[in-house]
Amino acid sequence: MDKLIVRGGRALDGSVRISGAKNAVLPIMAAALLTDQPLTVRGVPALSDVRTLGAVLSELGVEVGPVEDGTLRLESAGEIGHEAGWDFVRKMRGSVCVLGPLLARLGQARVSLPGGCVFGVRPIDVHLKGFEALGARVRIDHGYIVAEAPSSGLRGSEVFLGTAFGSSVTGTMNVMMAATLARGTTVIQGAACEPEVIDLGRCLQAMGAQIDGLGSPRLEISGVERLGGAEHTVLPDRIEAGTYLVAGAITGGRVRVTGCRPGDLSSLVDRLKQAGFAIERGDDWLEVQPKHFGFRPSPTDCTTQPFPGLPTDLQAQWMALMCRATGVSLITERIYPDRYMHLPELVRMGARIRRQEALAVVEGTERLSGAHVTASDLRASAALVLAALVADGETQVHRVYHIDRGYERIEERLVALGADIERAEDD
Ligand SMILES: CC(=O)N[C@H]1[C@@H](OP(=O)(O)OP(=O)(O)OC[C@H]2O[C@@H](n3ccc(=O)[nH]c3=O)[C@H](O)[C@@H]2O)O[C@H](CO)[C@@H](O)[C@@H]1O
Ligand SMILES: C=C(OP(=O)(O)O)C(=O)O
Repeated sequence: MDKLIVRGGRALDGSVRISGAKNAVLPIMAAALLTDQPLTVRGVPALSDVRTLGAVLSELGVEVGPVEDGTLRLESAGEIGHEAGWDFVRKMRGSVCVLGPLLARLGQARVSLPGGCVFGVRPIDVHLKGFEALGARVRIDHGYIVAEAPSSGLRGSEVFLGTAFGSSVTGTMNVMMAATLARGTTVIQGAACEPEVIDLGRCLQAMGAQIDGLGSPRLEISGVERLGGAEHTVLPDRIEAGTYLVAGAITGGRVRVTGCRPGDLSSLVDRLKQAGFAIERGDDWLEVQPKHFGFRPSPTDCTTQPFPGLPTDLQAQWMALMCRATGVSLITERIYPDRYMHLPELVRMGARIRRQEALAVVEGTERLSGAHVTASDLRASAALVLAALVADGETQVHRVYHIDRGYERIEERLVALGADIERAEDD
């Protein structure tokens, strides 16, 4: 197991190119199960989640090529199995996205309940409700989701996929994929509008799927007999881009993220401006700069929300930034009220944070100090690295395998921006 050793105090300066989005590439890879023709995916990031899903798909019988120059070829021409076991599926959330395609293509699926970041309950009732609406029988059995389509196949229907906190991203993706091969028309109300859902939809359209309403909460999917192969380039990762912008901001440096889509980051840009940072933008880049040397952010509240609101996947990073603010900020986590595993670790570094249920009260401080901290999940790890960049002395972030799930070569990229950070084997 690796750790990251960070010696804080350097202002970052430079530009970093953003990779393809983890949360889009995973369902897109799963979509290869929907056709016996090759699917070529470009802009594939070198992440452990991509390798893990590759292993899940390989076990199912998909030919998964190596990733070369960010291009991955997947082909499900041979016999495809319907079981995805605990070994790999437990490592990541995105693997749940094989359910919809397996059900649509084979009429049956037995898939382990997924893993991924652990920050409280992460239900999948919405996925199952969607499959049931398409006529499938679904049950949980010994830690597995077991789903069976009627002998005549899935049939289109209308289903509401909203949740108490918005809508389910992977739930929408799963049901959308299942519906592409169902008989008749499916209407999904309360669909997630995240850019990654749209990206998957565009890939499915390129494969021949009939989907209307992408980006809106109402999707209409007319089932087709079969889907074909396609080539698709994955959209840039807005969470990776946001993390590097906050890295620049927290160090009082100047960081430009390139190859991104500024429109996907409007909520973060709004918060950064509110906190007093200067933001410049081009068609495919964003740059953050402090107002002056030694600048500390103004306290700035945030509430996580479905797109286009501030993503829950940037909440931990925002909290790290507010630990350095000149006053008190309120953070409200509305998507996952318990997503605060980074909080006690930031406190180890001298942060002043109190929490009551979904609300965290962050009192900014001039000085954070390096410490041993433990990464509990992907974005919590990122937040600890960001805090370490500005802390006095050395921080050791343990259990960083989480960070490799979602950030490609993070320490190399930070070093290129001027950070003092290295990876080492943990004891
Ligand atoms: C692989 C992937 O794409 N992961 C992302 C995806 O996770 P994931 O798709 O698992 O998250 P969801 O969008 O499903 O969850 C959003 C909200 O809906 C609730 N809910 C969800 C499903 C369900 O069946 N019932 C239910 O009530 C959840 O408790 C949560 O409050 O979206 C999250 C919210 O943007 C992100 O943090 C994750 O990075
Ligand atoms: C929560 C995340 O991932 P996952 O859903 O795969 O656990 C994330 O990307 O921040």
